[in-house]
Amino acid sequence: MGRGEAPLPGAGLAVEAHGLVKQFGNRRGLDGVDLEVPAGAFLSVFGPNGAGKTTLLRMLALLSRPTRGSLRLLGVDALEDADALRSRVGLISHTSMLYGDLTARENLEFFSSLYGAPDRARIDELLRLVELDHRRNDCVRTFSRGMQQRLSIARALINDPELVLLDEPYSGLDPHAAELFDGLIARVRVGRTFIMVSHDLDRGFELCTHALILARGQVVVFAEKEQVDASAFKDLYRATVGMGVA
Ligand SMILES: Nc1ncnc2c1ncn2[C@@H]1O[C@H](COP(=O)(O)OP(=O)(O)OP(=O)(O)O)[C@@H](O)[C@H]1O
Repeated sequence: MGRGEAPLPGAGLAVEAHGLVKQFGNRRGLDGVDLEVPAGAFLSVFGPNGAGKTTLLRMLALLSRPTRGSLRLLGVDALEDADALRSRVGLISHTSMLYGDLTARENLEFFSSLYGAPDRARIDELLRLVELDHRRNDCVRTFSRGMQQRLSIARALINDPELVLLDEPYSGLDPHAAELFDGLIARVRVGRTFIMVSHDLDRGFELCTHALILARGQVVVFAEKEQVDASAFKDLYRATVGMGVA
């Protein structure tokens, strides 16, 4: 279920961040991040533990505000107009954000109701898309990790977001579940901008159109994949992670 082949809304930049700083007491989560992500891109975000990846993703998901800096998402000022943007952004966190005691269908109905009356046709379509139609009436706590991740995708797509954020979506998936998830992402990324935090360098690099390495809250490198040499990029990543900068 892509968004079709029409030009992306507000084609141009999906993310325009300048000088983003996030201060936590005397610690800096982000320390002056500049980033321009074109609409329709797939950005993979890499970096060692504590680099600021989740801090950045939470900011893009409108869950946290920068201490300093400016942020425009989908052409809208995210600091002035966060409410106008919320329905246009979806987050898939590494915690599933699903209710274990509700069925797959009830979970999607609940999240759909946050945006108005539950859209039953869309829920059915999403359950088929993530290949959980046959488990629609089972409680989510009986699902495997891979099934929960697929349902998380359906949850995040319920409001047809233009910008989709994924925080280590592959963690805990076995190779088969990860492959199913690859196929699902390939189907749903069309016509949307994806930003994925990943510790899986090979998979993250394979999927992306743009790649970012963060360390100590700063951009080490941000580049279009076509413009970088893959092995030089991977060496830089390993050197960054190996620095023990967290
Ligand atoms: N709520 C918070 N309060 C205090 N410090 C925080 C908070 N959230 C993040 N930090 C700090 O900000 C820095 C960046 O953390 P963040 O979680 O963004 O890193 P990360 O790159 O996502 O790491 P990981 O790969 O371990 O998930 C770390 O030094 C962390 O301790």
